[in-house]
Amino acid sequence: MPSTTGFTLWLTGMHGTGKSTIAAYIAARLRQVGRQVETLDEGEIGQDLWQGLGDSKEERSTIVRRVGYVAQLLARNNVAVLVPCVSPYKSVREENRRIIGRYVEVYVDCPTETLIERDSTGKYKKALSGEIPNFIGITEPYEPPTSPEVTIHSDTESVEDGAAKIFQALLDLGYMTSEELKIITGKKMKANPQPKKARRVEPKADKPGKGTKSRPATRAARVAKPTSAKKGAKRK
Ligand SMILES: Nc1ncnc2c1ncn2[C@@H]1O[C@H](COP(=O)(O)OS(=O)(=O)O)[C@@H](OP(=O)(O)O)[C@H]1O
Ligand SMILES: Nc1ncnc2c1ncn2[C@@H]1O[C@H](COP(=O)(O)OP(=O)(O)O)[C@@H](O)[C@H]1O
Repeated sequence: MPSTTGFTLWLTGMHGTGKSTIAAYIAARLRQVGRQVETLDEGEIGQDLWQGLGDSKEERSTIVRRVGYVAQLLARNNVAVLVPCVSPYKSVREENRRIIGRYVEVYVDCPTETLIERDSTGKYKKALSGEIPNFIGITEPYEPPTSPEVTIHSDTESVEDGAAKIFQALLDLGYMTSEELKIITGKKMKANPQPKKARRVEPKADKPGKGTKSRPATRAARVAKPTSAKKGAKRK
């Protein structure tokens, strides 16, 4: 038996890609099998954890480190921690991976054009008009992960498809059991032998293994052009 049953499922991707939606879907199913679950949603915890911090690269990095710190505390106490957080910088995500240990990175990808069309919060419209300056993916780059445990293309995959990939990864990594997943999915799922990312979740094993290929930056890494943009605004 592992000494902890906690883990951190870190969902990174641009605003509106579906991180919170997928996290809510997973959280409900984890609770169904008696797991203790906490969701650290960037949009909800900001008032408490980083009020007053702005949108510079340094400040954003501080925010992601703080969320990582809380995730680590919870995960080591057997909590399944879900973190839907834009977390645009690769180096800070990798720092968190090392610190947190039982860490699963989910890259939620979606073409910027689709995000602009979806724009369920109106933030892209504001970013493109320059009303929100320093917007990740519009005026500031988003750095996609090169070797996430899971990649979800939310423009072509449903929430259920994305969740199925996540559950398979949790099984492969030994963070969930096939009994739990039978209850959740109604199917007998098998762990893939020698999961290719298993080494990467241990604190000392963050270097890419032999044969690990870097993926080129995807569409999400591109930065769209706003009509005008001001620098240096504070996050809401
Ligand atoms: N400048 C900038 N660039 C990119 N993304 C940004 C920016 N400001 C806010 N956001 C994202 O919008 C989501 C909610 O932000 P807020 O903290 O302002 O919350 S709220 O609007 O008051 O609910 C949250 O994203 P999601 O977690 O993806 O929903 C924030 O990361
Ligand atoms: N395949 C999908 N996965 C997740 N969300 C999707 C998908 N297709 C459409 N959506 C929609 O996109 C929006 C994503 O919003 P949200 O989950 O808050 O994104 P984020 O947390 O990444 O900012 C929601 O309105 C959701 O219903």
